[in-house]
Amino acid sequence: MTAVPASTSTEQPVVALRSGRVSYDGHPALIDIDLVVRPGEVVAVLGANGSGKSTLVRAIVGLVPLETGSLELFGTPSAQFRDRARIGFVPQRHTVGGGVTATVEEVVGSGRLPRRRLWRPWLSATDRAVIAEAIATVGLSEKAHQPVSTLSGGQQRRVLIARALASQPELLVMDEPFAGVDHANQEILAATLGKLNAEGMTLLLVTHELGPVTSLVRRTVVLHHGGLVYDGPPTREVLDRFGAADAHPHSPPHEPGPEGFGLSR
Ligand SMILES: Nc1ncnc2c1ncn2[C@@H]1O[C@H](COP(=O)(O)OP(=O)(O)OP(=O)(O)O)[C@@H](O)[C@H]1O
Repeated sequence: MTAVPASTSTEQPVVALRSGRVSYDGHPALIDIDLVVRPGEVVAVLGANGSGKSTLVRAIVGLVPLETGSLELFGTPSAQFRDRARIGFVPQRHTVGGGVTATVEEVVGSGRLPRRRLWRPWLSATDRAVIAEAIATVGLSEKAHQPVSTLSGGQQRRVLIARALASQPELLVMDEPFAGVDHANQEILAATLGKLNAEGMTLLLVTHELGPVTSLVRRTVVLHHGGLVYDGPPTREVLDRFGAADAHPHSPPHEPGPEGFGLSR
């Protein structure tokens, strides 16, 4: 399998991770990872259970520290990067949580905080318009005033995506956006992501099943035991080995070897 350069664009990368390493309690979870994501790309991070996918995106959004290596976000070293609103993150979680009594509008509104002025506690007309648009984008306008706890799991995932959209991010990072989401909601989510990407948003998603977004994903990154073993287009082989629903988050570890996957730099 031949890996190809992801992009020939000369624009500033959205993410530039160089020789990234992350360990938990001395055990490496990411080893020597190089990943450059350019504006407008749709990149899917694939790999077996425990291969380091979540750790990679969590390191990129600043939730776990790099042990060694460097990370730049929009051309700025991550330690100096302050404009967090430019990055939206949907964590690996199926729902908002059973105990949440807040309405859809309130949960989505909390995603607006990075863009709001600290001295103004109330929502501006712009804030309200952006929140309403984020809710509309995920197709939940009719449920805006309902408690999130009354929504289905798939609808709650859409609320979390709308919350991420409320900060008007340029990069949307999603960890398993389709896990636990029924087929109909997967289709809605995929259409939403396609629309956002068409408007210029860069998408980085961890997934066990490319299914609904296969046509959208033009670049796949495969992790194996914490190493990056493939970076290139979603070929039939990649899809068969790493992008199928059988490698489900809750299934026993699927351990395909990295044979045949050329490391792309
Ligand atoms: N908070 C943590 N503390 C200790 N070890 C961790 C922690 N998070 C992840 N790990 C370990 O790091 C390795 C990579 O985990 P990670 O969750 O990044 O993989 P993954 O590919 O996202 O897995 P999955 O597909 O099961 O979600 C695994 O061995 C995991 O057990």
